Amino acid sequence: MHNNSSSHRATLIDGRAEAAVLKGLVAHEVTRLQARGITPSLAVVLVGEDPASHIYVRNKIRAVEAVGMRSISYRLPAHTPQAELLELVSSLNTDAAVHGILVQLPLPAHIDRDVVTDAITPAKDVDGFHIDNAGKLAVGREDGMIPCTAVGCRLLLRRVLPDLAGLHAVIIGCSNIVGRPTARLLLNEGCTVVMTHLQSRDVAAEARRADILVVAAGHAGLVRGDWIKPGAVVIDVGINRVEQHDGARIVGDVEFDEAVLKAAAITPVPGGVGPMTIACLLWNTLCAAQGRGTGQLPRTESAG
Ligand SMILES: Nc1nc2c(c(=O)[nH]1)N[C@@H](CN(C=O)c1ccc(C(=O)N[C@@H](CCC(=O)O)C(=O)O)cc1)CN2
Repeated sequence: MHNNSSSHRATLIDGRAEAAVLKGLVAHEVTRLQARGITPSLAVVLVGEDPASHIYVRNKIRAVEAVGMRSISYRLPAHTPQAELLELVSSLNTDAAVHGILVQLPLPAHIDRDVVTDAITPAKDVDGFHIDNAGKLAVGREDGMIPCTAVGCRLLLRRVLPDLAGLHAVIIGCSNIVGRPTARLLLNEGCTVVMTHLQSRDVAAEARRADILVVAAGHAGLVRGDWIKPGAVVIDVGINRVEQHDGARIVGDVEFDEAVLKAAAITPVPGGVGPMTIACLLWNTLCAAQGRGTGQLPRTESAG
């Protein structure tokens, strides 16, 4: 995918449309499960008052219910002791009516995120953060639960690049939620993967070599147009709230107006990766209710 014309504008990869297709597929499978007396159920645990987390959790619960699944919501105060949260997780682990468990991140500072995620039964870990699930993915296995945003990034990429094998992928940001699992998935697809992070010497130079650039740095406008190889596909995972004279706006980690003139295809923010994160959570919850890991998502008809 290469275009040198000065009037060139990248194709927009529509995450909302792709998410709608996936949600439709999940809703269909939920109906089939319900005919067998099983209603997939997701327990959502939110600790504290982080305003963005409240919005994400509300959106997740709405999405769960819209596809006919059951949601069970737990809202705990910020001062909840870790031991109390672990007790709740333990009771959800043994509750046969609960198929998936999600603890919204970030957690308050006094709670050890790894201890909590590792307390969730791996088969119910719809976030794919448990060390057993992360370990499976790290050795190239996709039979565990795989983190939702990473799965969403791969689906969006496949929409514009049906064969990823041999492509040079550069990931900016190495979080366990996004950067690392996305790198593993792209490696599984046959990409040559470079992971960059805060200590990387020249991130811009790495980015300029990328056929696929995945940006999950949490830094508004970090990636400028001249970081992008003409014809690259850019997946912007960043969600940053910036104040402007006319109010707050959500922007990504990529300077969109510059990138759109260089890339072959790009995800917008909002409306790109974010909606896919929620749709893939529904898919993972369905898989948990079916007693299997995330696995390969079926190739759906084009959303647009
Ligand atoms: N337990 C988890 N915690 C967190 C995760 C996660 O996958 N599991 N990811 C992020 C937040 N997140 C989901 O929880 C999330 C973030 C953003 C969106 C989204 O749809 N964004 C919209 C814009 C939203 C806005 O306007 O504020 C978009 O991009 O279009 C969905 C999910 C951290 N925590």
